[in-house]
Amino acid sequence: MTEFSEWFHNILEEAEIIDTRYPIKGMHVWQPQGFKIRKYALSMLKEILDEDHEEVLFPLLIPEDELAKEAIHVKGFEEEVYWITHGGLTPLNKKLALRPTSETAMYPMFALWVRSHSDLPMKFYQVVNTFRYETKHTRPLIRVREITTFKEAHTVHADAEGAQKQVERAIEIYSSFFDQLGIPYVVTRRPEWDKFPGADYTMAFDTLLPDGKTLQIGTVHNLGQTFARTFDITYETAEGEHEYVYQTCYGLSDRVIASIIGIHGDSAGLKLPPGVAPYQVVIVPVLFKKGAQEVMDFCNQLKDRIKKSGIRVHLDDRDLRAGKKYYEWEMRGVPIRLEIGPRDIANKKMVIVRRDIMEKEIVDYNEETLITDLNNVLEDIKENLRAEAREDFQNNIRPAGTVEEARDIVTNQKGIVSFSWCGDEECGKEIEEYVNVDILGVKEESTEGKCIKCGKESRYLALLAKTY
Ligand SMILES: Nc1ncnc2c1ncn2[C@@H]1O[C@H](COS(=O)(=O)NC(=O)[C@@H](N)CS)[C@@H](O)[C@H]1O
Repeated sequence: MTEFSEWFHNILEEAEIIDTRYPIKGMHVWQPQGFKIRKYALSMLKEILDEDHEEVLFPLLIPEDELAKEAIHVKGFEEEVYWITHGGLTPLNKKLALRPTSETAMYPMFALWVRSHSDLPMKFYQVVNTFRYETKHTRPLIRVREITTFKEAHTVHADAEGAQKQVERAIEIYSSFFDQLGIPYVVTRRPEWDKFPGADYTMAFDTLLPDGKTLQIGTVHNLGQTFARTFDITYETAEGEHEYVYQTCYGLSDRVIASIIGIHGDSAGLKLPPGVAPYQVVIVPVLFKKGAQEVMDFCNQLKDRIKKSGIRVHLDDRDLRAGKKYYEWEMRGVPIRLEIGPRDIANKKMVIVRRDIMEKEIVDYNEETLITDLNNVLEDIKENLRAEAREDFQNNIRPAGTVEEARDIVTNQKGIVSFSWCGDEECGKEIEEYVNVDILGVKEESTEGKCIKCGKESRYLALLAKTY
């Protein structure tokens, strides 16, 4: 959808997710509706992380000399770092950076915390705002200058195998989180020239937005011993030796919320996975002159019962035409709408409308099974959203046997292209140049076919796409 960008900006405003009128480019205000969606998404993520990570909170500011310690890392961020130079009217004798990410804030402290092998492994995470002076086109939730929902995990291990296992564990964590949100993704190993500054290698999660461009929604970095050597993070082995630790870090951001909105949304507005929906059920009483009070009494009791079950429910008793209410709650993506009129009460029926399939269904109103029925429908909606998004995603991954074919697909159908690659950097750069896209990375080793650029033996099955 070429007008996807317009749709996206409109729905952020109409559904009151964020207010982009804040007077700093790339920095926005979370409004109550959006803040709730963000809150529920984060509580889903924390529930997974808290199984085997400790949550911490580090200062926002990083001393210039700490940030500069890791040469490759600081090179990678030098154009994006915001600096603090004054405390009030007093110039600071040492500039302070607003964290673009927290390696150089955390690792001097890790050097103090890590003493013996028995302290390892350590697995921390924090959910903070980070700041990056993005010079490319900023977009709300997608490419911002204040990343408000930056979940960064940082782990410390005694050996390379521990770090490798943690990379695999982080990929499981992200997979399960995105699966719960119904966000489809591919995982690739980023090319050497596109890995995180200072990492040995980067694994990345990419999803696809309706305009056919991919969005990097999460990354997992194996940092090896690079930062350990820079920040002197060592531990005493059982034999009394001192060894440098091995580290990983993995992050995701506001882009997760952008994906929920962009991928599940449709022309009627938001379509929220129940797990993050501020309201999961909205009750709309259908009122006529006759029997209005009876309907309201019934709806209030119904609301109380549903609320007590833990389902997030809202009774819309505003004095508005029912159709206006239907439009609003569909636009806000409420998974289930119940419409209750006098006849329904008399016939012990209720009308249920599922936001995912947008069909009215008349069902029995059964006191005993009501809550179970609603939870089953919510679960069904969650699975249906996930299946629909996955199907659409898979249909937008197309193979290309030549660079011409790859360019044709990217130009006309957009989406992701899979291709055979010899793995040679020169070749990779020429493919990016010719097709005018980014190589997302390597999906798996594969000797199938010939490299689409040089014709040599293929080493990898790789993916490329137009990206955000
Ligand atoms: N300007 C931005 N706006 C929104 N999200 C961003 C922005 N820059 C990066 N991200 C998201 O943040 C994730 C982590 O950023 S990162 O640079 O790849 N990795 C790190 O910073 C590591 N320290 C892992 S915590 C990225 O995968 C991407 O999804």
